Amino acid sequence: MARRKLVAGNWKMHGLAADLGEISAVSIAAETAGADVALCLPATLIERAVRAAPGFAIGGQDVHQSDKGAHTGCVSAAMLIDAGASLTIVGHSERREAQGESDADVKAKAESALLAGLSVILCVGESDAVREAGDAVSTVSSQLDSSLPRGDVASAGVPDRLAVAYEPIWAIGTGKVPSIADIGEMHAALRERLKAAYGEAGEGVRILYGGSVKATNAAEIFGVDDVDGALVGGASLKTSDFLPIVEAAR
Ligand SMILES: O=C[C@H](O)COP(=O)(O)O
Repeated sequence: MARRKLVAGNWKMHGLAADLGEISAVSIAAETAGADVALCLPATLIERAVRAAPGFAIGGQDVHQSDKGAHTGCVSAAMLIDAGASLTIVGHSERREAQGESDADVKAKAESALLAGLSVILCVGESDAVREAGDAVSTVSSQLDSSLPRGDVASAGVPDRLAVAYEPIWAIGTGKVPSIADIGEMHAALRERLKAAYGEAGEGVRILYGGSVKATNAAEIFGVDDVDGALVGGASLKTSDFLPIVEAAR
């Protein structure tokens, strides 16, 4: 099945008002790109980025599962939408590890975001030790099964508003990338899990690859079956690094 690719940048804890020019430049290039393009920014930048790049897809990097309440430092889906965001990442490994987020938390966050009207990029991925033990596919498949929003919540957003990002933890920011065969094996397995969860609608959910994607490896990665785009960290911070990746996604 042909799926339009999605290239999303994740700025993580980078970005100040001085960087808004980078966002505008990406948004202009995105108008004629052969793929969907988005930038997931620190919450502090979202509203200004939306003003600087009207119509361009700006997202958050996390969302709380509750609508509101006594959750110091957290941001709800309604708040992201209020700031102008149209999507959010959930379940990034940096949050699963540093904030102790469980699959159940990630599932609740994805459901809350979808119900509020956001698109969701749901991240899964294995550690180096799991890969070395030969358990990557079974571990990540089970992580996805436990993290996916339940079918009745997802139904309105599947396949259009839900994407999965496979990000091997050991490949994030390291310059290491799995072999093309390993990426293909994992994405095929995740496609099967999506179809098991959502039936034929699971065919339309985009599965992104993330972890040391660069201009030099993007085209080869995008050529793998069931790789429907990328979640890009470090190489999304500068337009000159990011746009060649967008260009490769046709
Ligand atoms: O969310 C993005 C990923 O963690 C990948 O980061 P990276 O491209 O810097 O390896």
